[in-house]
Amino acid sequence: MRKSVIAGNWKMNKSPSEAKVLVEALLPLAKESDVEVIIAPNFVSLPSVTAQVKGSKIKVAAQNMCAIESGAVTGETSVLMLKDIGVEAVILGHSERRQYFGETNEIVNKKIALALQHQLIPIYCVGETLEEREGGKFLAIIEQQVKEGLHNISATDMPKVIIAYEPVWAIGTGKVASGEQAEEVHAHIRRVLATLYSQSVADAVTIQYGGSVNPENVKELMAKPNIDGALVGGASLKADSFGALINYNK
Ligand SMILES: O=C[C@H](O)COP(=O)(O)O
Repeated sequence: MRKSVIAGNWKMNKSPSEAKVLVEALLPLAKESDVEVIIAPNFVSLPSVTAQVKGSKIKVAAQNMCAIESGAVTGETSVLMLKDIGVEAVILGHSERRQYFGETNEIVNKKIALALQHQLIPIYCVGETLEEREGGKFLAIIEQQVKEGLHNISATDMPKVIIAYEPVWAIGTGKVASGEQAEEVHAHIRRVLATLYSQSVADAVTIQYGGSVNPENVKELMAKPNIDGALVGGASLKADSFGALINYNK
């Protein structure tokens, strides 16, 4: 049985002192939750947040990492540094990284492999733009992102990967995909995984939905058979809304 995972991507929000206040409020709410809870603060807050959540059920993710372990790469952060401070997961291939920093499926594939090599959970983001959806080719685009991003990832490692389907047109826009729209893509991703690996590997992979998820729409999404969690942006920045999300089933 695959696990349900709800993750909060704080993006470039919350200073370390603001992060401390938010985590303080989240700790008791996460204790009541029966899904896996991940928060992804900005890099400068990672050391203090990992220390603050130690021993709790909250896991900490980074929002990116370098495709190589170490070296002369100004401004980048190594998987070894993330591991050293207790980070357990990393968001990779987010559409904002693809759009503003030119990340490609090939680069993200290297990062996913490196994360797995160091026992960091990769949260691999895929999703189509509005133009791609309206052009009707969105399933093919997502299939390509899945195949190229997961190139050479073994069947043994694959169940450790979380895939996040985030339609770009739904991110930060308030336009959530309907349960049916999201389920269609999630089922397709699982079919692609079954073809690449096997049905049992495909069945073991957690696939999150992301894009304007909030406490009002989470139940409809989570009720779908292939939706196993959420990657939440805006609604993860407040304790009451993220607390409601991680306890959506209460
Ligand atoms: O990583 C999270 C997503 O980009 C979703 O952001 P949002 O919930 O603000 O739409």
